[in-house]
Amino acid sequence: MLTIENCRLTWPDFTADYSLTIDEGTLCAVAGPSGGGKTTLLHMIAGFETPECGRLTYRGRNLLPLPPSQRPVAIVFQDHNLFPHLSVAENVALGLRPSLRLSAAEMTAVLEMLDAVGLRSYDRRKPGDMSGGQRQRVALARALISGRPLIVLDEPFSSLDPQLRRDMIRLVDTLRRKRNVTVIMSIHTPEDVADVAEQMVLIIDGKVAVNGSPAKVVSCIYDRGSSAKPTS
Ligand SMILES: Nc1ncnc2c1ncn2[C@@H]1O[C@H](COP(=O)(O)OP(=O)(O)OP(=O)(O)O)[C@@H](O)[C@H]1O
Repeated sequence: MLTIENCRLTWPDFTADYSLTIDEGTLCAVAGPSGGGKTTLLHMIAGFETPECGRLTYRGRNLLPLPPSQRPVAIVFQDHNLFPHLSVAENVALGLRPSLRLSAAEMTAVLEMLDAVGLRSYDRRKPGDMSGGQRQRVALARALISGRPLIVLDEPFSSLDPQLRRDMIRLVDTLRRKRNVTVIMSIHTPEDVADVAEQMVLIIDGKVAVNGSPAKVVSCIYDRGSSAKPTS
């Protein structure tokens, strides 16, 4: 279980104070209006933001002293952060071995991972020669191959058209079940994940305003009106 207790971050114009628990193996969607604090929450879990106070634990272990590289977390950033000079296979391999000195078994694992995201025949391409959806799949493959039990996705698919976005969410759902990982994913369109997420949280003004089933959170969003609606 991931436990976040009163983790507070303060900037001149924004204060966040997060409390939340996420069960092992869950797909937890993080929704909320723009500027509400979704990315800040995900960056804090991954170790790119440090709260001034509070507790952040995974399986009972305190994550706060750990740098991102030592946390049990792999993150896919909004811009997917691929290296343009490396091939697709090398970009994925970075998630397994940052030195890129791969054994034969590791190279096979990279190709199998590319197969799982539907990009086996793209292994030698450069990210610049691929579509936005394909690049997102490369970034997803790199996160999954790391073997880390928590996968954090920061609005990974918001630039894709609605059908492709839903296809990608289904792919995430299939792969997280196969690999038994916990996924925490911020989203702009809560309806997209309503049938695959076990948990949804609505973040407003740096706080968890609603936490529960997607049906509960989606209905709260509509009850609250525009103040809770995600904006693109
Ligand atoms: N490093 C920082 N320094 C100062 N303010 C920051 C910093 N990072 C985030 N903020 C502020 O924190 C607030 C929350 O930002 P955040 O990116 O977490 O929101 P979000 O819900 O992810 O928004 P969006 O949906 O638009 O991506 C914003 O007001 C933002 O300006």
